Amino acid sequence: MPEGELKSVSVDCCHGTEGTVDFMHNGISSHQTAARYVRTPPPLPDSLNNGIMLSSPNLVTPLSAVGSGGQLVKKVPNKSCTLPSMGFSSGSAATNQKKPNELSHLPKRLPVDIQFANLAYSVSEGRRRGYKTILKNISGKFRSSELTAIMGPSGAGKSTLMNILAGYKTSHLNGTLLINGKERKLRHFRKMSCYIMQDDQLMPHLTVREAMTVSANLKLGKQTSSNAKRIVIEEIMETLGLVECCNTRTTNLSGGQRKRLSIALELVNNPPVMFFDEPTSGLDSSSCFQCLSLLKSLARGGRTIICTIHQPSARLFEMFDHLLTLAEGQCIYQGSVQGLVPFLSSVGFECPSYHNPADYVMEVACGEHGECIPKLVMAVNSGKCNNLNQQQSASNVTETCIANDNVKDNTDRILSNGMTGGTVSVPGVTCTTSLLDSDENLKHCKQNTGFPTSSFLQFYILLKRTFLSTMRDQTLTQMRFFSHVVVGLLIGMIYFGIGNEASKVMSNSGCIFFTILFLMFTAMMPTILTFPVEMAVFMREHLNYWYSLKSFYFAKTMADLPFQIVFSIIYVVIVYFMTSQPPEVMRFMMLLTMCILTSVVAQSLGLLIGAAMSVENGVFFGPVASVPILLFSGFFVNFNTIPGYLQWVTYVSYIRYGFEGAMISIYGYGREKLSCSEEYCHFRNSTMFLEEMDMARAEYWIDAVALAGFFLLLRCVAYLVLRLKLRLMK
Ligand SMILES: Nc1ncnc2c1ncn2[C@@H]1O[C@H](COP(=O)(O)OP(=O)(O)OP(=O)(O)O)[C@@H](O)[C@H]1O
Repeated sequence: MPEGELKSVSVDCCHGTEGTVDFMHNGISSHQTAARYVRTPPPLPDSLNNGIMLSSPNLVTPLSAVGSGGQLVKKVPNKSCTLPSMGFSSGSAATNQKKPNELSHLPKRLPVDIQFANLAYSVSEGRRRGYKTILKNISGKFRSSELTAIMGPSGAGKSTLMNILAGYKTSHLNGTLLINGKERKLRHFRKMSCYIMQDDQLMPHLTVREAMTVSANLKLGKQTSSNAKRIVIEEIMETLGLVECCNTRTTNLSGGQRKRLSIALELVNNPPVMFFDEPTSGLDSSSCFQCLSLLKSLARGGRTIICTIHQPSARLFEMFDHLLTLAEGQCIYQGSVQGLVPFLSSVGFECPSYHNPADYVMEVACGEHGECIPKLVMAVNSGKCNNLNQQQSASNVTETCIANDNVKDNTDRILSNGMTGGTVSVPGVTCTTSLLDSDENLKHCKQNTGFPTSSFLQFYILLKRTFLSTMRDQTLTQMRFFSHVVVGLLIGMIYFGIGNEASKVMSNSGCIFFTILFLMFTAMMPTILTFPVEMAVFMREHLNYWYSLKSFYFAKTMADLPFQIVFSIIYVVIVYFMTSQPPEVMRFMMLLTMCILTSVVAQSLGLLIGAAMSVENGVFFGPVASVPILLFSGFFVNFNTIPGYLQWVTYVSYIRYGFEGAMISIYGYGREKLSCSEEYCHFRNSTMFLEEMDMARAEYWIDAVALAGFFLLLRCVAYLVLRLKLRLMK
């Protein structure tokens, strides 16, 4: 945007003393009063450019009138007016009639209220210790169109409560959880909610637009045309200020941009409930403000926005509509932000003037003002904060009722019209983006609990994404490619022309063993290093109901195969011809097959290690676990030399099968006598050499089947580990 452009529009629709401007909401003009244009400095790269910053008139202290980047922002009441959701008012004064950016093309959804009563949660600490209670009798209600904060000291149970509400923790849970007054149906609820984690897990090698496209393809399904998906993507990117970086890879995004992209990816199907785990962590104060502004705008769009937050500044604290404060797993306050100070005061804790109420309540919760938690819990349980909140909101009752009536009228109208597409104006609380999901709601909540797309489509989309991502991954692909070429040439030079020389069969077997060893490590180690990142992305997307584990896993398996095959071919071609192995197509193909099988087995082992443990543990465990596998491969020590009680280990050494199969490929199947450049060559007959290596009776096909079996087994175990991980999260 050009410097000095008129950008922000502040609206006061309740104190209609100023000019008038019409905002187009979904094609229907909604009359707003009091437009004011504010000259702003050029936006920061991260600027959300929210045209309108909103705040409650009932806040403890007024919301700062200075928005992010210095633009003036005028307060408007919380609920009584229709607001352009996250609209950037772009253009100059002359274009002030321009329709602000809105999320008008998203699927339609009904607002969702979450009510919970007497939630108690405990975790098992082993048989001896029994159960540890983490949450005790937490009750409350999180409403649509409100930005709710769950606050409390570290270990108070914030994340646990949010995980329970989001449906990620379900075992050892007592209490009632209602969604719009009805019992929560977990699968259905998970489909209409999303959880945005603290560490924004993104596919590092995809651009913003590519990531958005994958999200739209997976979350909107086939019933939405590609054109409609494109419009949704453009609209969200524009609204969230991601257009500038749409071709930037996610690994290069700033913290604020990553957070916005995480939100954008989930917004594609317009979930009415959004959970955020510490959305401001790791952001500077300006980005924190922008981030919360965005969340507030999302809430004003009719969504239920719930986030955990540690210790917000006064400026951020005031942006929340609703607050639930926890201490030691108990609720010590619940209600509006502006009700906090009066509540604390009523229990005998006076928040000093000019003191951030958020800081003060944290001090109280941490016990810095004496043993107070039982007192506060009692006050909450006796309904004290409810009473105070009711008194405080009494003045707003009339306008809230009007707003709610509007929502109801509008919802009824949409339902009775059977409106399935186009634009919808929802005056009042729900604003522009609280749209109805045509599939779920218009057909009176048909309980479609599956994923938005078929398993095959999920597989196809993920296959393409994994393939693209692997292609761009320097560790996984580019470095591996060069290492195969360089090491292939090096080995070719070291063992140059020895393949048909009887006096050098031991050296040649070393060359074959090194080939297997090299392909094993280059397949296993990059997977150990990179899979945990992919897995974190998978966890986020799977838990947000994008696709199934099966589709992800099949796609991962299939996308990896071409790379393993190509790298093995590159290396084997170089080494085979430089070292003058027998010029027979069959032997070449047999050796190549062994090399490919060994590398896919090693990669599967890497996948299992990556799935089961962290990168740090994996890079230690992978090579260490490979030592016995190599030791019992038949190269260092013959089978008959190994003590009987240890011989079984050779059967679980997959390298043994790879090495044996490779040796048979070169020296088996009645190879003609080798040439001898010395006076006497003991191993001119290659069968003698195989006998010396205890491989004369080995069968190539058994080695190939054994490796294929290892591949399937390791892939299945890795799959089960992933399943177990998902289950343990509950
Ligand atoms: N699986 C578990 N086993 C034992 N204790 C647990 C388990 N999960 C959580 N806890 C305990 O429950 C308490 C609440 O944890 P939770 O992560 O919800 O806290 P929090 O308020 O989100 O903390 P923070 O702000 O530091 O993230 C902590 O004392 C934690 O140690």
